[in-house]
Amino acid sequence: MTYGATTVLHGVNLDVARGEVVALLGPNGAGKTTTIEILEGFRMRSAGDVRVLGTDPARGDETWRARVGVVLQSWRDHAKWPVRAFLAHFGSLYAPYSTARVTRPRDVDELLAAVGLAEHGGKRVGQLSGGQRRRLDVAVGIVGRPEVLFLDEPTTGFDPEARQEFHELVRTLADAEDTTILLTTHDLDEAEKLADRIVILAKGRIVADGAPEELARRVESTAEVRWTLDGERRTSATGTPTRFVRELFERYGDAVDKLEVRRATLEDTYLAMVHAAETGGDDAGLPALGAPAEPVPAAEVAS
Ligand SMILES: Nc1ncnc2c1ncn2[C@@H]1O[C@H](COP(=O)(O)OP(=O)(O)OP(=O)(O)O)[C@@H](O)[C@H]1O
Repeated sequence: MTYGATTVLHGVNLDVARGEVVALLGPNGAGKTTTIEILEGFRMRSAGDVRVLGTDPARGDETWRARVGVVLQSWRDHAKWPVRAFLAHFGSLYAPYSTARVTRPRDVDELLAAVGLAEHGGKRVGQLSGGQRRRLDVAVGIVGRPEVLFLDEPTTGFDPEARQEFHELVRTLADAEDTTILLTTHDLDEAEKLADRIVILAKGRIVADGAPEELARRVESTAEVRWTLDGERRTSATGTPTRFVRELFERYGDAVDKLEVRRATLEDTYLAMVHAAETGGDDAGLPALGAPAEPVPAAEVAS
């Protein structure tokens, strides 16, 4: 994908199965919104082949659009509308696309309850707080009972409770209604909790694509061991910290002091992958996804 002479997406190749929840992660400017807008049919790509529900989004008709839900990053104001009336009106646009299998739109009161706005249906949109408006955005995205849902940074401005409720809603949509969900987020914990699969974009390329457990395995493969030996501070990175520490004690016994083992977090791994992509390195020395961790020989302990 190019904007003028600047290429912002390169060879992004992604297949998402029905009912899958995919989190798209990446630093500011990585290309997440551009990717999601191309898939939504809101932005025309400069090259490449794209299909959503079997249709090229650039040519999607009204029937296709009724099957797709969108929660954009920026708020579009409808300040004077009462919340319930606004959702009812918006939902009514989906009624002609109701089928025997998928009833459209959703019942407005059930929807308000699902997004935690049950007590705010009578307020005007302009009277909602920032987080409540974001909940309304989510309600607008799902009022037509979409088969595919795109959410661009949906939880921005959510308090912890709203975040938790949103996570439950997303899992219900995916597990009970088989909704396919692609969301962008900057919250690694959120991605780990919610997604069946995490895709990391950096500089317009996919630098990692796997289940959270696969990423976690990669995280587990590096740990930092710190200790002092004869008062001297030592540090070593190891793929097998338990074995490393056992060998350390076998070799030096009580001379080992102030021992600390720090496992890398998902954030460490994410930052390492993004840094490697941005500086042109291959992978910041991290083992490949799913690769067994390399044991560290005892000889290295002393070095
Ligand atoms: N309309 C536009 N015209 C020109 N360049 C654009 C346009 N929209 C985005 N870009 C550029 O494309 C790149 C990718 O932007 P995009 O908004 O897709 O990133 P993002 O990953 O969603 O970032 P963020 O996390 O900040 O939302 C950036 O370098 C951005 O400056």
